[in-house]
Amino acid sequence: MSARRATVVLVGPPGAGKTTVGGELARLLGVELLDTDEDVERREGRTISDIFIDDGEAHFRALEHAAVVRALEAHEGVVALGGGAVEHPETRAALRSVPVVYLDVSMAKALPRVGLSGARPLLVDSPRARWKALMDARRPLYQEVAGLVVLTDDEPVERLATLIAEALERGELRPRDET
Ligand SMILES: Nc1ncnc2c1ncn2[C@@H]1O[C@H](COP(=O)(O)OP(=O)(O)OP(=O)(O)O)[C@@H](O)[C@H]1O
Ligand SMILES: O=C(O)C1=C[C@@H](O)[C@@H](O)[C@H](O)C1
Ligand SMILES: [Mg+2]
Repeated sequence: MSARRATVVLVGPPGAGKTTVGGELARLLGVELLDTDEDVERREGRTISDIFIDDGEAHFRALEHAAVVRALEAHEGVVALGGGAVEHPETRAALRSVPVVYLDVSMAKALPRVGLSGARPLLVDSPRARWKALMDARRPLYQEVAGLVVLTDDEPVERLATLIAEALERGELRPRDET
């Protein structure tokens, strides 16, 4: 049985542009974008912020992992992950079978992009200190799962999407399992 597989998966911290670049990349490739944050919210019928408040981060991570597995198995298109999805070891293992791009961003660019809205509950208090702590823990995880790292600080969304589409077309972006 040949399983359906995501075309490419975008990982990286909040504000890197996973959702925005993912949308443009999907348009270029003529496929759909599936954003696991949106999938979790739609299925739960409540915001991520409310899930964190009502049930805690661990519960959100379990819902997020299930959303990633569903997306990798059934969505033949672009998949944008939530910023912390790579913290789940089984998510990192599942990412071995698909091409993964790490969209990176500096704190100076990311915090103005995300603002301080409740949509990113982990950054609401002391955003600079929280950002640094999250990135110290996650940078190696993003690097572990990705076949390509793209810094998004100074490039427009359209250029970033084109760069990733071209890497895919040239066959430069292979699943880790196949390299
Ligand atoms: N390359 C870019 N240049 C300028 N602004 C950008 C760029 N990429 C994204 N943005 C802007 O930054 C904001 C955050 O982008 P986006 O929601 O795509 O990030 P994300 O990586 O999906 O974050 P999260 O992990 O919180 O879901 C949006 O307002 C978007 O328009
Ligand atoms: O960085 C994180 O841990 C998060 C990022 C967002 O995409 C959401 O998944 C949620 O706010 C948690
Ligand atoms: Mg997003």
